[in-house]
Amino acid sequence: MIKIEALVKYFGALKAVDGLAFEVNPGDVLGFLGPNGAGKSTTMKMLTGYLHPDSGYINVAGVDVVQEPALAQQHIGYLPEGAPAYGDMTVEAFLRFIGEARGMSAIACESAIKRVSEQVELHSVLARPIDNLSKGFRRRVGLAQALLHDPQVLILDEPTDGLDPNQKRHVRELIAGLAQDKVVIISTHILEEVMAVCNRVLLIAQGRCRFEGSPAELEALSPHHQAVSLHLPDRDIAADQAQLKTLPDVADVVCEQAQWLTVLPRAGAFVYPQVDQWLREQQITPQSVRVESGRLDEVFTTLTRPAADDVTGDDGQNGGGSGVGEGSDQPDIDQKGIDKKGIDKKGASV
Ligand SMILES: Nc1ncnc2c1ncn2[C@@H]1O[C@H](COP(=O)(O)OP(=O)(O)OP(=O)(O)O)[C@@H](O)[C@H]1O
Repeated sequence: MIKIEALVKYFGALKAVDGLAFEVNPGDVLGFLGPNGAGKSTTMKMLTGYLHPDSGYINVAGVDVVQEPALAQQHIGYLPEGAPAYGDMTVEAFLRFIGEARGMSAIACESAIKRVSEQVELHSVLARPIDNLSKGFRRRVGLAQALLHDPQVLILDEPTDGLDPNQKRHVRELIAGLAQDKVVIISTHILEEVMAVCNRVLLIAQGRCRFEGSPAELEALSPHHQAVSLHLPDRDIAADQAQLKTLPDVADVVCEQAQWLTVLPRAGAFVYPQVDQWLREQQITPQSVRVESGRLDEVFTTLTRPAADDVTGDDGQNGGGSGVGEGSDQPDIDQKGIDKKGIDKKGASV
């Protein structure tokens, strides 16, 4: 449905998008992730035909976007960041205006407004000015305009940014429903969003792909994937830490808060049985035991850290230098190793 090959975009000397290639197929909800300045919006603008690439190929629903942007746009619904709309118009007038601007006949427009009002539950506010609506409803109006021409591809830029937890949940439920018969791309830097609604992740930094795979595979790159945390009040934590470090599949044992130990497994290992056996042998009953699925924020930081050989001349917002392994008590990770695994092995554990 969407195919991008060797996509490149320069702004002056800055290579904002650097050889991106990916495909999105029906049924996919792709989370397009990256730090500020990574090149997400630039890629979305090229994908939607609003920005010309310097080189590369983009095909949406069988249409070459560079050659025929207007035709490609008929297959694409786009919710820009912040969901801009004309606030003094009523919802219905705004949707009619958008329909007419897209060349729909009056009859087609009325039936499309009826359809999208049902899809995103806008009935109750159709006659109200957009400025008077809550943020959640305004976001739904944005979704409705993106859906008006019933596109096969839906591109959503930060769709739940600024919404309260209830509104977020509702918009995510709507997106999950829409994804049943559309390809959806969500551009975001909200990690929980990716876990909540996406079945695939493309993580970029400095215009390049740093990871492609499922959210679970991304999580599995975390040193905390399958880590076991134990709450051991009234114990000699330093002594327990030293003993736990000797278990065969343990990479490290860290004390992240008082009387808690976190046992980090070696790459790919499931360390819980060994920890459980050690607890039995020592006749220790911990007050609490947790097994973690992984910490996306630490993976995000590590994968988006600029590589040593990167001199891109960007605005300095691409990734950061702080995070895992930098003076923290977490195990250090070889940057090139995690990048290579992230890209080449699509989710192999670090
Ligand atoms: N029109 C432009 N002229 C010059 N530089 C630009 C232009 N648009 C984007 N850039 C630069 O290109 C790089 C990528 O920007 P882009 O907006 O695509 O990043 P992003 O991942 O969408 O970031 P954010 O999450 O902050 O929206 C940044 O360094 C940005 O400053």
